[in-house]
Amino acid sequence: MTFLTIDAISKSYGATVALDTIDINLEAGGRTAIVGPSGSGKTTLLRIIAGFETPDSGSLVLDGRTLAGNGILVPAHKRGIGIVAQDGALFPHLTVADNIGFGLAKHAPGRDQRITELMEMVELDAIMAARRPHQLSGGQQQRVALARALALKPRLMLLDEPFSALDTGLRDTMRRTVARVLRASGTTAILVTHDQAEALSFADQVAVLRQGRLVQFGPPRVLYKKPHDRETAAFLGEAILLDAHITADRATCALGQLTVERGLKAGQATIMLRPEQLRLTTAAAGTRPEGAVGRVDDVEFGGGNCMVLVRIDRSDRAMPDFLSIKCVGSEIPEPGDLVNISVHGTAHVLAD
Ligand SMILES: Nc1ncnc2c1ncn2[C@@H]1O[C@H](COP(=O)(O)OP(=O)(O)OP(=O)(O)O)[C@@H](O)[C@H]1O
Repeated sequence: MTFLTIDAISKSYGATVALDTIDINLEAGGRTAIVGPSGSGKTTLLRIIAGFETPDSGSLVLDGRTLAGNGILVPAHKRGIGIVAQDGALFPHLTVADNIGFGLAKHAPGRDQRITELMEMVELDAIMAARRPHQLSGGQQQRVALARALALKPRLMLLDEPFSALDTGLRDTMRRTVARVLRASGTTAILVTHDQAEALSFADQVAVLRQGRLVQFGPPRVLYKKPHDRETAAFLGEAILLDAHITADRATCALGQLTVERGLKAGQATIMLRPEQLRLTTAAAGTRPEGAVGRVDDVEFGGGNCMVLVRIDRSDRAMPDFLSIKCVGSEIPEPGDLVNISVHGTAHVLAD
């Protein structure tokens, strides 16, 4: 069942169109990531959902209740929406316990018990209850911010780049903790992030924005395997793009004949492969090569993650194709080696 409906939301600042007719439906309990390049409208969308901005047109309905649109505008504090910001935005003069319990009535029965439960939920040691924010690490501060937002049992949680100030290891741990806590509490969440890897691993739905428009919306696996266009393909990870000629379910390209989805229009197109779909093997002398054949132009040794630049000469082209292919250090060929390139899975045909 749709829990949050974002229906044709638009917002401009003077001549700048920040959001252009955005439609997104979110299911209850799901985790959605909003990604896109700088200035694509991510923050504006989050601020409209939170109630800090008013859309020019369109409507916003949360669990059957209109929050914005059709002459209605519910103020931010009456929306039942929790927010965790990039810097945590904790109250510096309050203890951890009082930060977490900030929205709970001071003498409400069970207040202390609730704070203890929330601290356990976000894996904060009980001895930290009496500390103040400056006595905590960045990750601990974010846990307090999450606990404070959860204390009010929000129907929707907005996460505005909550991990961006943390270093890589802590970022991964926090991302997993937050995903687990949200799942356990059944809270629907929207994460805004610049980090595509974070979006793909955190969310069960990803919305890609570009220049105020929704380019694609769907599960991470679908977006990664079947991006709409070359920009989205490159944005969501490394992409190998090749010119190809499509006929039925085949693409003829520098790597030979590859399988593509059925039912596509015949003719010239750009196809995309992810690097992990390509396998390199050294062509043993005298054996008949399988797949495409190329010559190693350059190698970049990186231990378990090496990059091999392969040159493929084609009789039908004046210029050779160069492909960067990943392989592990134990299997890395030498410059000048003849190699076979085989492709696993289907190639994806891009829309542009
Ligand atoms: N208050 C404002 N006044 C004028 N223009 C604004 C305002 N807020 C946002 N914009 C413009 O709207 C567009 C979308 O901005 P927004 O902050 O939503 O993008 P974003 O995707 O969150 O960017 P970033 O990743 O850099 O945070 C940008 O062109 C921005 O300059």
